[in-house]
Amino acid sequence: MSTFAEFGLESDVLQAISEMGFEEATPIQAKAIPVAIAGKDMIGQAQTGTGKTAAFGIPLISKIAASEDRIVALIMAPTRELAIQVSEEIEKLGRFKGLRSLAIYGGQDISRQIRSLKRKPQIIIGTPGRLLDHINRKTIRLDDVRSVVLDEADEMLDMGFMEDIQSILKLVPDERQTLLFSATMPANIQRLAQQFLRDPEHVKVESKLLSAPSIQQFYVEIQERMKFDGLCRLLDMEPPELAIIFGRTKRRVAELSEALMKRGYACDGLHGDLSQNQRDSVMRKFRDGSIDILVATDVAARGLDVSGVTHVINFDLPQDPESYVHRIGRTGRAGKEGTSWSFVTHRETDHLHFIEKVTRHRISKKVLPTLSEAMEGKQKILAERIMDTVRSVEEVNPFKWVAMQLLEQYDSVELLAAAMKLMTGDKKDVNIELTPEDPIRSKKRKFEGNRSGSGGYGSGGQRRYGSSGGTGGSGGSYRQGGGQGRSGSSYGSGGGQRKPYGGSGGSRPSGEGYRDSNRGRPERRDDYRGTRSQSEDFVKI
Ligand SMILES: Nc1ncnc2c1ncn2[C@@H]1O[C@H](COP(=O)(O)OP(=O)(O)OP(=O)(O)O)[C@@H](O)[C@H]1O
Ligand SMILES: [Mg+2]
Repeated sequence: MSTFAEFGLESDVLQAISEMGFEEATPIQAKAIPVAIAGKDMIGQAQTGTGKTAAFGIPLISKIAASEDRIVALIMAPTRELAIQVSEEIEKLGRFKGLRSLAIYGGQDISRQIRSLKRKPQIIIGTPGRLLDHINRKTIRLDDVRSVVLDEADEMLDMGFMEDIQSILKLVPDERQTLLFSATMPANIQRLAQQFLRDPEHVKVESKLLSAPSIQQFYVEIQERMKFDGLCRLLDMEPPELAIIFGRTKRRVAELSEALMKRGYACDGLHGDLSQNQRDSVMRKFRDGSIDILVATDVAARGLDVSGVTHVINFDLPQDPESYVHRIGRTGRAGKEGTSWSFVTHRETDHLHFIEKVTRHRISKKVLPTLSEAMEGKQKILAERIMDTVRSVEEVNPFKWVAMQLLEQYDSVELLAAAMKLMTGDKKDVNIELTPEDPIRSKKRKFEGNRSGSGGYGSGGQRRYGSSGGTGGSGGSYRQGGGQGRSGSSYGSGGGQRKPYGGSGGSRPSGEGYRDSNRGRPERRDDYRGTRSQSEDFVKI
């Protein structure tokens, strides 16, 4: 394991890293930082949650002088939430150097962004569609850009951003460094690499597994119409600290989050039909813990890093194995443990096995808890909560007087049971009906994502990391100091606070990229502009 001082970084950057609570470099950071500092183009691949952002962020920051008053670095990301998050991490890394960075994404008032551009940021982090808008309006010039990063490069390619990226990169001088990062690198990423990278180094943290090994993966076979009740049982039996539930379409996500709210769960939905204000507000609530369940389309599948996510539930299976890897990768991050559950209808079992094959990970079959097991589980947790509260005398004292009065009139067991019933917030009697989704059709295809020696990304002679137990699940973890999240179990960066969510307002401007009005369609992202790959038999928007 390397310390950051070994990379010869300047003290301002080292101080920022240390304030973020990072003590040792993660394996991808240890490999990628020296290559990037040396100025080489690079394709960087490592499992979800292993610190790829800092792996490109640290060298990027190191190369920029605070006196610079032009845009010299450009980072592109496929979704708005990710652009915001990456810009927050870059901001933290560059804080002591006094660097200025700015997130540019669809859905936010463009004139506000234009005003912020007047502060002369050196680093722009943006979604391709909105970046192009600014370029066309001449509010962003890329003539001085020396470093370009494509985060989640395969997703941007897959979703038809190729043309946008081409147009953008044509405006960046050839004398630049280009870095491309993702946890998955399907073979077609070659196309992107050949066009935009010069003699790139493939930096890869070797692992047999595509998904992070710190995630326990389960599936249950379930009928479509039983999914909702099954979900409630699961949530009751195994209450997550924070959970992300993925649904296939915007309509599905809207219906499901509403249904869960009606049943008394603290949740909200995130999908591309919401205004940016709504999306910001949902993310803020999830990050600060005011809701503990986020129901989302694949718009939340890539890159999002929320401390304390213990569970990912695929209410609907994703279309691609890559999506599966990224979705479940929202948990089990930074060496933490996580659990994923996937609901699979009978007709989708083939597709599940295809996902297993590609990701080279067996997904264990489980049966859902019965109603009474779920109830028992829930009651056990209630009892624990009550016992915890009893111990904090000061909190309980104000209620004692009324408690004594009630006890004079009623039986103590009945009173306690009634109080517990109220605590559950249960509204089991609310009738819920979701519009059924069609089963996923397996579209078998050749996949060359993580295969050593195939597709050009194998790094034959490299030392193998994480193939037996992994990204630091047990024992081998890189450390992050200081952090204390919720219930003592989450890692925290930045001195243990959950990341504040820098939200922003504004209505959707005309240049906004996404054009999906069909709420029943699958959603991958919503900064959509480019042409959708015609070979897909499945419409992704
Ligand atoms: N050296 C480190 N030590 C401890 N924690 C770290 C270190 N580097 C990054 N982290 C933390 O690990 C978490 C995951 O990092 P990051 O989001 O960059 O992962 P990623 O590899 O980009 O994942 P994904 O593939 O999902 O995008 C973040 O909370 C980050 O703050
Ligand atoms: Mg990332």
